Amino acid sequence: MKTTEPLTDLEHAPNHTPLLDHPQPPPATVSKRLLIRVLSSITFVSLFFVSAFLLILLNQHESSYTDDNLAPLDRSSVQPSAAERLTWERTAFHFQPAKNFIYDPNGPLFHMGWHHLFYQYNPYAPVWGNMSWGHAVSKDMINWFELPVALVPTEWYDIEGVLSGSTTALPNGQIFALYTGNANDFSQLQCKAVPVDVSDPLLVKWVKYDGNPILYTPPGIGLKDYRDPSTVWTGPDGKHRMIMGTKRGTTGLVLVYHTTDFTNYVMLDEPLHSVPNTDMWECVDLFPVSTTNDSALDIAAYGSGIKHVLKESWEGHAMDFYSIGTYDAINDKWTPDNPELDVGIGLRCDYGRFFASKSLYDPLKKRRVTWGYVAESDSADQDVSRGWATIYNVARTIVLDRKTGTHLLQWPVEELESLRSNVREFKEMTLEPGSIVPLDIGSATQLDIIATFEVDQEALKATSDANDEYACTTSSGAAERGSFGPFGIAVLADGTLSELTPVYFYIAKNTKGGVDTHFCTDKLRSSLDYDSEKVVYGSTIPVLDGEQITMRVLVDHSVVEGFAQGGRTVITSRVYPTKAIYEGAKLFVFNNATTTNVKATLNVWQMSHALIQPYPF
Ligand SMILES: OC[C@H]1O[C@@](CO)(OC[C@@]2(O[C@H]3O[C@H](CO)[C@@H](O)[C@H](O)[C@H]3O)O[C@H](CO)[C@@H](O)[C@@H]2O)[C@@H](O)[C@@H]1O
Repeated sequence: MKTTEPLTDLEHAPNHTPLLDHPQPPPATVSKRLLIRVLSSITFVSLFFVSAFLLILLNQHESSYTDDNLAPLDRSSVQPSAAERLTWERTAFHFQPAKNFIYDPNGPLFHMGWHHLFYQYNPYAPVWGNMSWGHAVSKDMINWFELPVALVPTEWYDIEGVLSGSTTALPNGQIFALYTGNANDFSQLQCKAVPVDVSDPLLVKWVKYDGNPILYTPPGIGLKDYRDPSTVWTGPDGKHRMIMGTKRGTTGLVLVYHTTDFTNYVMLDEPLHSVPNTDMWECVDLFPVSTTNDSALDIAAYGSGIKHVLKESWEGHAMDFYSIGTYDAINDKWTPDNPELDVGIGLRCDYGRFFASKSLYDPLKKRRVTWGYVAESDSADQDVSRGWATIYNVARTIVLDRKTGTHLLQWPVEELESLRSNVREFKEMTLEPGSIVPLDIGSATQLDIIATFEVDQEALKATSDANDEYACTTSSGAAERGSFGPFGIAVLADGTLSELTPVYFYIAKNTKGGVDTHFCTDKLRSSLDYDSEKVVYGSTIPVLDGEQITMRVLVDHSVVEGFAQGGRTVITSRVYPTKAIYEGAKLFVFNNATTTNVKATLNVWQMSHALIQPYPF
């Protein structure tokens, strides 16, 4: 197996050449185009013979870096039709129903051996509307059975939508859902529903409580700023609690309710927590994390060795923020460990597309798992053409990053690895400054990649090249070069690099003598299609002494999930290449730094399809 041998036309790129910054195609493509012009000016017969000759040449060229078993037909020079593109964009191992529109994950629940996922769903069209609770079950959170829609808008109090909420399973076996009803006047009212038969492992049928709504908007809160009730949990004092997000003015806050019967809820005078200038908090989540080990805790866990994470989703901005702090159950108050990293102003769950997340405690494997929705980033017209819109991330476990104490670690559930096959290993590839090297992996549209990078630490210490200003989001992406970055991988790239999505690190020495590491995903050239979002996502990421610089990247057609440093920082992106699809998709490793060599070691697995299908009743 080849490891470090690059594509002929990109081979041995001279140092300091901004390889990732050339809008013009590399030499091989220019010569192909010239040949095509020549071909078009000669007779049909010679066209036939010359084309045949060219095809042979191209095949020889491609066979030097593709695996015939995995990529039997090279179509990288063939422009797929619009219909082929849309078909290709559907993911293989990310949760999405057969058709139409999904949105917030609602009420994940473990019941009688099944993980239940409910979700905001429009059963009729691939756009927001008719919001209902879709329902799916899984044994492993990777393969899913779709069930009939659980709750649909039928009553005056939810006729404009059965909006987001949660489920609760009580120790006595009772199960109920709390959700926000979008009423006939669009005010947001809280409602309850229960499964018709709790002895049904699938919980197929649900019925709304006939006393709905159970909560009206409290004074001082906007009628449309009051939604997404949480799971109910029992505090150490035996009182049952529920929380909801809202805002007063531009202050985002969490309301706390107590209940004795799980139907009537009394709001406390004081919020659990509030942060000025953070606006409406949607889909709030409060959950415990252990400070002593990686075992997750049930929502009611309380006491020493426990921190509580507060998460909110920033209305209208598609960003989920979290903060780690202490929950005082006696006074129902939550306090952040670091006010500078408070909810809504500090750390994000994901620096790309990931919103309205909701976590679940999995009692089987004692882990907390989270899902958010990953919206499309192209146009609504495309959604209609595809017939579906929005997917979920691969279920992620969440634990406290006990090394930093400041971050969470999010990581794809281990069950995902059952889809892996055909690993390719690339060991200690030395990447010179300005180099980009194709990896001989065959098909490159469904991948699980783990990559570690070594940078010369002595050179880093010695450099006087300091840059406090660097930020992924304001940079020019992987084309912007410094002494120690960017370096990483380029996924869903075509052979000529006219389309590519680099996922990379950029290390910058700061003026205080320290070093800042940035983890970024560059979508500036992900697609030649004009209507795609052109951004660079990312954030700084702590890299502790003695840690390797490492990333895991999941590639699944139109989604790229990047996890740096074991999931300390996560970036999820939607990408819509036009050429880098089907057999046209390639994987590269690159170092676009100006002065420093980087050593890269990669394991790349092919990923098969998860099964997502209707339940076979
Ligand atoms: O599906 C409703 C749940 O989704 C959440 C968070 O994602 O709220 C989104 C919200 O906005 C949607 O509806 C708007 C139309 O009213 C539409 O313009 C927007 O693009 C959609 O995201 O849904 C409610 C109700 O409409 C609105 O107040 C929110 O901004 C969650 O909070 C809801 O439960």
